[in-house]
Amino acid sequence: MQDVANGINALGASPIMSEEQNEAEAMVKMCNSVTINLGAFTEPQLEQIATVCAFANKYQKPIVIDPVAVGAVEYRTERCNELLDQIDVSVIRGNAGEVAALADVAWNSKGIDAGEGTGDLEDIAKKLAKKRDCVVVESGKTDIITDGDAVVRIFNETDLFKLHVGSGDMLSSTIGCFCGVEKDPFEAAQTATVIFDVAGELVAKSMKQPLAGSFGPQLIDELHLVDVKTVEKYAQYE
Ligand SMILES: Nc1ncnc2c1ncn2[C@@H]1O[C@H](COP(=O)(O)OP(=O)(O)OP(=O)(O)O)[C@@H](O)[C@H]1O
Ligand SMILES: Cc1ncsc1CCO
Ligand SMILES: [Mg+2]
Repeated sequence: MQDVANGINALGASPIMSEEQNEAEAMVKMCNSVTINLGAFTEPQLEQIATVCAFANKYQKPIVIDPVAVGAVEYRTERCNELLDQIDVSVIRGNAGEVAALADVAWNSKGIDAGEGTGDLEDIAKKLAKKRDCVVVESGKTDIITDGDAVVRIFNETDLFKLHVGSGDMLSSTIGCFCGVEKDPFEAAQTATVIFDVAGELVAKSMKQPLAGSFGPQLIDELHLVDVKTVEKYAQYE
């Protein structure tokens, strides 16, 4: 949660975390976008999450969902699908295992990690985007972004992302920030993802020794420093 708040704050956005149902309407009215992270929730929190999402739909604030570990635990898949049945989301951002689970595709997921499967990653992402009528960002070595028809692939990467727990959560919240300033969630998701991936790649390239512990803080520093010129110079996508 700290990395998520610091990462998007460093980028120039303004995070606020909320867990109280009674402030849901005021929070949603105040914000530009809502990111729901399903990393660790209890049943009462699910109620609060549903309330926040209902207000977000009412006040037309975009919602980004991070369906943490839904592929690994059936309970999570069920709760996440129940939530998605009730609301309109702009973007779902998950790894291959999470996206496959929500797209009803068999996959061998492992905890918060992507796990392994044999399906075509782009087809699976498109299937979920069509099912939920939203943009899907399926992260991995190559990040796949789709609205169900068009597909954009972002190639900037570093293995250090995998060693830093919370990289995915930071990416989801970054997408949330860009959805708050760009009406088209497909555009917003692409911009956020390429900035995040370039920032991580630049950190990895600048490190004398690629170490997990120092990657996180340096990623936040790079999100602070990174600018449009740098992203344009290093971005690799099609
Ligand atoms: N195999 C990989 N090689 C390089 N970069 C990767 C790889 N897998 C993911 N990434 C990058 O890591 C970032 C987070 O994506 P990831 O798929 O790891 O999310 P996640 O599984 O939800 O992570 P978290 O552990 O934070 O929940 C993305 O920017 C993505 O490009
Ligand atoms: C480790 C972990 N557990 C719930 S959320 C989270 C961070 C990765 O999403
Ligand atoms: Mg994750």
